Amino acid sequence: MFLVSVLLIGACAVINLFQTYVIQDFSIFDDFNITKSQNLTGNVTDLTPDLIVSPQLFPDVDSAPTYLYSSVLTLASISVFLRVGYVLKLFLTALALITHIALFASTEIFNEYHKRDLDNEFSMFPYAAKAGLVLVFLAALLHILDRQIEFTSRTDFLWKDKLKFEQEEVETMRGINKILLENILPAHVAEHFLTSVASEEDLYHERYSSIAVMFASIPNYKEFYDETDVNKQGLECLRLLNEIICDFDKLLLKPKFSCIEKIKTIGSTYMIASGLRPGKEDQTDANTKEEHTVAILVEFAIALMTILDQINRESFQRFKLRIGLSHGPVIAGVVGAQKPQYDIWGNTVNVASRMDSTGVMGRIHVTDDTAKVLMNAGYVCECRGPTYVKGKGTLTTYFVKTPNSTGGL
Ligand SMILES: Nc1ncnc2c1ncn2[C@@H]1O[C@H](COP(=O)(O)OP(=O)(O)OP(=O)(O)O)[C@@H](O)[C@H]1O
Repeated sequence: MFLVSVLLIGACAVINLFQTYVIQDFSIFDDFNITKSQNLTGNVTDLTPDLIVSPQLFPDVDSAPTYLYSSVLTLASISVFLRVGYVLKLFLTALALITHIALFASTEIFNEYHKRDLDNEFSMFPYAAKAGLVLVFLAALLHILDRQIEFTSRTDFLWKDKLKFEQEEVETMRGINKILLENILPAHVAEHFLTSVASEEDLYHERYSSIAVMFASIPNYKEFYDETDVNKQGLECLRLLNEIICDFDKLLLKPKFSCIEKIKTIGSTYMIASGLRPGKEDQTDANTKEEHTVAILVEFAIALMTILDQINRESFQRFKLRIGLSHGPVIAGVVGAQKPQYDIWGNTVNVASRMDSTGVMGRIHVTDDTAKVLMNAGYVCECRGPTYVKGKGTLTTYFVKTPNSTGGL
């Protein structure tokens, strides 16, 4: 735009200068006692024979309006194409206006044109004055338009700037919402709620043919919990439980435990599941997947025990984990409109919970099906024998041998 404007202004200036230059050259006719009026009419018959001047060099009086047109073009190109502040534009317009009007006033061609145009009703005004007036009006009009366009452009810019700022704010809020939602829901479920408009009636659910569920409780936490003045009505006990749970949560951040999903804490019981990844069930061989799903929970359980031992050493406590593990089909879903909760249901969950409640402190208690999978994966399982499980009858259950197994059937 700037280049176009400069080119146009330059072209107009060249036209004007060229014409002026030719006119100025007519001063040579003075030396030959020839009046300019004679020359300007293009009459060359009175020239002395030794002066040969090409008739084309004489500007035609009829070309006087082209001065005005090129001046109009100059002002228009300053106004339309130059993308600068209105003050600078005004300055350039004024400069162009003064230059052009001065040019009109100083060149004879306008007088000649005026003389030829005497029968016109506005002929009492010299043509240069009329042209100047037209240019002044045009400059004023263009200036008003410039101000309007600049005002619109500035408002537009401010709106765009505000919109950009608001869009960035929306993106930031979206990011925060995502982080918050991912803290209460698994990442893939959070993604579902962030990307789709789900109504309250739509129940979000997933079916899995084989996932592993683990309940890890601290049975002796109940004995530790006490509401006395010494521990600020139970606050200190809660603080320690929070520390334990937070340390457990940190374990989940390890890449090797990325397939494990924390479901919730129920009192001092930590409930997790592995294999809750929709669409990824068929990717590997079913048996290998099942072994990995169960084995990773055993790995996690061993890590939890190690962490709790560490906390015991630091806080002079004797907490022990009692772990129940089972695997099989479950149904997962999100329930509730306010504070929605992702949870899993099914016989597998009930059995895992029972394995915990009927288990032994410091040991991982599993069903015979789960024990078989673990033994295939290379773990050693000790048969506990027949165990009565409420609602299920008598089941043969196993303890998984771990580096820190304390025995005790
Ligand atoms: N999604 C879940 N979250 C937490 N605990 C669960 C979940 N599903 C089942 N349980 C627990 O599993 C255990 C076994 O459930 P089940 O339905 O077999 O028995 P129940 O009759 O409800 O048992 P109880 O009356 O002893 O609680 C229950 O203690 C229940 O609290």
